[in-house]
This record gives sequence, C-alpha cells and structure tokens, in this order.
Amino acid sequence: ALANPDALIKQIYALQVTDHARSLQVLAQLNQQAANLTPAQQWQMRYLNAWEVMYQGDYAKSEAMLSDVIERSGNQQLANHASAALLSQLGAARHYTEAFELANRVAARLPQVTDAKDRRLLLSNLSQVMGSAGQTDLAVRYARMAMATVPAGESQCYPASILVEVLYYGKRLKSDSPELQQAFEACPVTTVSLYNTNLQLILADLLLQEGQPRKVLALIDRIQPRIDTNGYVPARLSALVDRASALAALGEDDAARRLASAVVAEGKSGDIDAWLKEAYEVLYHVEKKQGNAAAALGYYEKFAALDKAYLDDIHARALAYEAVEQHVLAQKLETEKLSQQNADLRTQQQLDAKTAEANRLYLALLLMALGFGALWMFRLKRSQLRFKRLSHLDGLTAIYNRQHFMGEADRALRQSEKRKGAACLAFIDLDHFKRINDSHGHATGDLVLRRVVDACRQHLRIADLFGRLGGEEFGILLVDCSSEQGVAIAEHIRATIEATVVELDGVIVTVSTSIGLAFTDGIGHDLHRLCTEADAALYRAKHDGRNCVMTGVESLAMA
Ligand SMILES: Nc1nc2c(ncn2[C@@H]2O[C@H](COP(=O)(O)OP(=O)(O)OP(=O)(O)O)[C@@H](O)[C@H]2O)c(=O)[nH]1
Repeated sequence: ALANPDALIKQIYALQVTDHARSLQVLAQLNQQAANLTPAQQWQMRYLNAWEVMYQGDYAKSEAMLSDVIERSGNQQLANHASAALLSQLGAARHYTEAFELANRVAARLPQVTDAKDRRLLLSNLSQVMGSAGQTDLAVRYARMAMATVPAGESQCYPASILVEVLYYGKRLKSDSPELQQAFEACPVTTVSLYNTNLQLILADLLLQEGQPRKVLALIDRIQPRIDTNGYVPARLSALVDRASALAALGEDDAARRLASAVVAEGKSGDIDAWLKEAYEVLYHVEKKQGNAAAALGYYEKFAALDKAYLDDIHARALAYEAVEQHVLAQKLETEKLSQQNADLRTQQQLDAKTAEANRLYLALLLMALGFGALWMFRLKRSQLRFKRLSHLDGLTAIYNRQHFMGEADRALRQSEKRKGAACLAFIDLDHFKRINDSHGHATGDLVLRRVVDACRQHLRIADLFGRLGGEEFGILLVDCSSEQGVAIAEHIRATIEATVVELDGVIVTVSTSIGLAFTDGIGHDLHRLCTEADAALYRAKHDGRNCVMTGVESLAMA
C-alpha cells in the first residue's frame, strides 16, 4: 500500500503542467493501488485520469469521465475543476451546444463559488468558451475577472494565458501587445513551461502574420527542446506548421514542403485540422511557385475544404451559442414568469395571512365583547339579585322584612303541611321599648334592636325563618318543631334577651321581651290563623306583666 496517497495526488496536480512525464508516473503508481484508496481519493483519481485522457485528446472518453465527476463525486471543488476542464474540452471537441450550456450553468453557479482558485479556474474557462463562440468582449471580460480573482502570491499565468488566447482568436492581438508581455511574465518557462510554450507559439503565429519569418524560426528553435520533452501533440504540430510557413515565406521551398508534408502525414480528423489546413496552404503555395499546377490544385482543394470546414465550424459555434442563448432567454423568461407567479402566490399568502389575522382579531374582539357582555350580564344579574335580596331584608337588622317573612312563612307552612311536619310561630315584642328610645335616644334603640336580633339568632336553625314585623316586633317560624320544643326555644330566647347588656357611650341598657306562640299541632298550617293565635298569646304576655312566654289559647287547649 502507498504511504501517503493524498500527498501523491497533490503531486500530480503540481506536475501536470510543469513535468507532465513525471505526473504520468505518479498517476500510474496510484492507479495500481486504486483498490486501497478511500472513496474521496478514488474520485480525485477519476478526475486526474479524466484530465489525462483529455490531455491525450480522447475527448469522447474524457467528456464522459468529467461529467461523471461533476454529477456524482459529491465534492464541490472537484466538480468545479471538472467543470472547468470539461468546458475547455467541449469547445475543443466542437460540442458547442453542450459547452455553452455548461458555460451557462457554471456562470449561474459562480456567485456561490467562493474559493478564489476555483473561481479563477471557472472564469478562465468560461472566457475560453466565450472566445471560441466568437464572443470576444465577453471572453475578455471573464479573463480579466479571472485575473482579478487570483489570490495574492498565486500565479496569474492561467488567466493571463486565456486572455492572450481570446484576444488572439478575436484578432485583437499583436506581437507587442501588453497582454502578451504580461502573460509571458506570469508564465515563466522555469515553472509553467507548457503555458509558456503555448504563448510562444501564439507569438510565432503573430510574427508570421506580421511578416517576420526569421524571428519565427529563431523562436521555434528556442522552444523546440521543450516541445519535444512535453510531447503535447498540438504544440508539436503548431511548431511544425509555423516553421514550414516561415520557411516558405523565406523561399526555402524544399524545407517548407518537407515539414508541411510531415504535418499532413500525421493528418487525422479532429483537433489537428487547423494545422492541417495551414500545412495544405503551405504546400499549395510551394507547388504553385514551383509550377506544379496539378499538385497545387490538389492541395488547394484540400485547403479549401478544410477552410470551409473551419468557417463552417465558426458558423456552427455562433449558431450553437445563439441557440443556447435563446434557450437560456426562454428559461429566464420562464423563470421570471415563475417568480412572478411565486410573487403573486406570496402576495396572496400574505393577503390570506392578513385576512386570517383580521379574522382572529375580529374573533378576539367578539369574544371580548361577549366576555364583557357576559360579565356585564353577570354583574347586572348579581346587582339585581342583591337588590332583590335587599328588598327582602329589613334595613336595620338585615333579617327578613315583614312582607318577605310572611311570604316565606306561608310557603314553609305549606311544605310542612305536605310532609305532615309540625311548626311553631313566635311573635316577639320588646317590653317598654319606647322608654329606651326616650331615655337613651334612637341610636341606642337601634343598637338594642340589633342585639336582640343577634340574641334570637343563637337559638335558630338554618331552616327556621326570622323576620322583623314592625318597629320592635319580630316573628320566628320554627319548622319541624313540636309545641314543647317551641316553648323551650322561646323561653331560651326570652332569657337570652333579658341577659343581653347593651353598652353605648358608657351607658348600659338592658331589655326584656314578651313572646306569644302558636302551634300547627293545634290549629293546622294556616298562616293567618297562626298569626292571630300568636298575636293573642303575645297580648296576654303583655298583660300578664311582660318578660314571659305565652301560648295561644286554642293551641294550648288543643295541646
Ligand atoms: N329606635 C327605634 N325605635 C323604633 C323603631 N321602630 C319603632 N320604634 C319605636 O318603638 C316604640 C314602640 O313603642 P310602643 O308601641 O308604645 O310599645 P312599647 O314602648 O315597647 O311598650 P309595650 O310594647 O307595651 O311594652 C315607639 O317609640 C317607636 O318610635 C326603630 O326602628 N328604632
């Protein structure tokens, strides 16, 4: 097993463009141990292998591999790297529609890509794709954004190279353009030879266009060793064809033909068509110059076919770009429609929420009103009841007043009659009460009346009725009470009143009472008859010297 796979993976990243051959060795070493790697490391390896396949030019295979990493690795950073790689190779493989679609997805995701390195990478490749679509302005903008994203101390090489490329393909670059100079400074041959070589080849093309073939040859002589070491096919073919063009321009036809033929010998379909086209152009010019009309025509036809294909390709890119843009526009409109619908929905929801809140408020108000209403009703009822109760009571002593006593006594007697119970009616009248008023004042008289009520209460049960019948006269209906019990209770009451001492302002007042009794035992439950009887008994008690209990004549006779 490998000691530190992560370190080796890192090493591959570092070596990819600086020492490609060495990076391949490390990659092979790790691939042998793939089974021992963690799933995360295995995804890293899939990405690195995809990158290598792309480097070798097998775009069909690398496209599938990179898509797999983007969709399934679950590693956002790795997906960013794979997206960047796929972007550049979809363009190279002329899968323009896919490239522009991916570009749109990447551009949409850019705000979420916070890692500076990833951002720079994605922006650079977006720039490349836009450049290939002929959108030079956009491509330049992305490239400059990528350069602005480079973290301090990091190399500007990659975005600076992309900027040069897009300017070159947009025909906005000259051999002395500051952007090219800047890129050379950012991509020193010592650290990033591959990028430096690419820049040199671009410079070679520019020098050719500017009519400086000698400079081109000198330049290619200088970089040829590196090209041979790297083994990057496009670089090798580009150098070959540039050299052929330069030699042709210098009139060195044989050498030019030899080199151009070498490029043609490698001629396959795909990526090398650009150099093949240039090679046929060189051969056409050489043969024409030499007077080989038939050969010249043959090369010209081949050149024209490739040139048409090249122009068609540019046209296809523009069309694909347009199509994707239209699609994106349609999607955007759809999204806007959707977001409008969402906004409408939100407004509706807010409205609903407001309505619901208003309803809740109304309900709360209603409940409150009902609550207050109920409270008010309750209070009203309570005060009504209180008034009613008060209207039944005597103001001074708070026992039943005459009217209520009589009503209640009548009811109680009828109930008693139904269950054949016995009851006893007592009329109590204070003796010489007028004298108390006269000697001690009305207030003392009132106090005496209240104390008399208290004294009587001590001997009453809950069911008994007690009322004030007049000034100093009281009535008591003792329910479920025999005549003996009635006489005993009346006697107790009389004794208690006699014993009661009322003191007011240092003056001591006592009072006695006369009581007349009538019993249902003798005369039945008719209140009127009982009252007459009790009254007669009281009258006798008064005449018999007061401070005593008397029973009704008839009652007694019956008893
Ligand atoms: N202090 C006070 N006196 C009252 C009240 N109601 C009636 N009286 C007085 O009670 C007295 C009743 O006097 P009378 O009817 O002559 O009877 P009495 O003085 O008790 O004499 P006898 O009943 O014959 O023993 C009157 O002087 C009334 O003014 C009251 O609410 N408070």
